[in-house]
Amino acid sequence: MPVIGIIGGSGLYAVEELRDAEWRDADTPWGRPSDALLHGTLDGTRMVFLPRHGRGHVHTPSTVPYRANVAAMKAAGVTHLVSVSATGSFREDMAPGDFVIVDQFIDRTFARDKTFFGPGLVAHVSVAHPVCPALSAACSQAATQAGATVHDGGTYLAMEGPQFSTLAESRLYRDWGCDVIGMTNMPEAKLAREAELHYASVAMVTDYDSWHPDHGSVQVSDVIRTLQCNVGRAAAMVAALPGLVRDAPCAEGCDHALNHAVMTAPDARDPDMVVRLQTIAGRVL
Ligand SMILES: CSC[C@H]1O[C@H](OP(=O)(O)O)[C@H](O)[C@@H]1O
Ligand SMILES: Nc1ncnc2[nH]cnc12
Repeated sequence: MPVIGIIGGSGLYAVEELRDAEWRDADTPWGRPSDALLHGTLDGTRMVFLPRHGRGHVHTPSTVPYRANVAAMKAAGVTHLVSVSATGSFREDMAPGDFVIVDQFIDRTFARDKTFFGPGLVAHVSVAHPVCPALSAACSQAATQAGATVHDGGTYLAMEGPQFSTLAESRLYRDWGCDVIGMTNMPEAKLAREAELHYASVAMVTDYDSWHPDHGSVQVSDVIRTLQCNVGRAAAMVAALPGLVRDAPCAEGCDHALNHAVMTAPDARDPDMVVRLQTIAGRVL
C-alpha cells in the first residue's frame, strides 16, 4: 500500500479531510522538521501532512529544514511525496488560479543544504528527470477532478528569496523558458530523489511575478487572495489522491534511485555517516 505524504506550502497548513488525524512530533539526524507531522487516513490510505513553513508560517524559504522534512516523511513510512506550492507565472496562459504539474526545475538557490550525503559517504543521484511521472499523472488527474485548470508539465525556477525577483530577473527567467517561479521546491525535489521517494510538485499559480505589463509587481496580499480562492481546490485534489496513487514501479525508478549512486568504498565509509544515513539509504549501505 502506498503511504502518501503531502508537503503543504504557503496557504496550506493542514488537511481537514484526514480521518483519525493526529499531530505527532518528529526528530531526525538533520534536526526537527518544520512542524509536527499530521498523520491520518483517507479512503483507507495512510497519509502524512507537513506544513512546509510550519503552522503560522514561521520558516523563511531559506530556513525551511528541507533535509529534516524529507527525512521525517521517509521515517514515517511515506512512499509518495506530493509538494503543493504557491508560484508566480511567466506565461500568459498559466493564469492565477491555474495548477501546473511541474516536471523540471532550474535551481538558483544558494544558501541551503542540498544533500543527505557528505564527507565519508559520497553519493550522486540523477535528477535529470526530477519528478515521478506516475505520481505527477495522478496529481494531474486529482487536480482536474477537483475542478482546477491544469497544465501538465512546466519548468519551476527555484530562487533563494525571500525578496521577490527584480524586473530584470523576471524577464531573464522568462527568456530562459521557465514557466513558474517559487522559493522552495529546491532542494526538496533533490532530497526526495536521494531518499528514493516518488515526488511530484503541484504549483498553484498566484501571480505573474513582475514581468507582466498589465499586472503590477507581485505582492504578498495578491498571493494570499489567490490562495484563499484555491485552498478548496487544493484540499479536493489531496482528497482525490488515494484513489489514484498506485504502489507500482514507475518509469523513472524513483524507489531505487540509489542503485549505483554511492561512490565511497565500503572500507572508506565514515561509520557515523553510515548510521546517520540508515533511514535514507540503509537499503544500499
Ligand atoms: C507567500 S509568497 C512567497 C512564498 O510562497 C511560496 O511558498 P511555498 O513554495 O512554500 O508555497 C514561495 O516559495 C515563497 O516561500
Ligand atoms: N512571484 C513569485 N516569486 C517567488 N515565489 C512566489 N510564490 C508565489 N509567487 C511567487
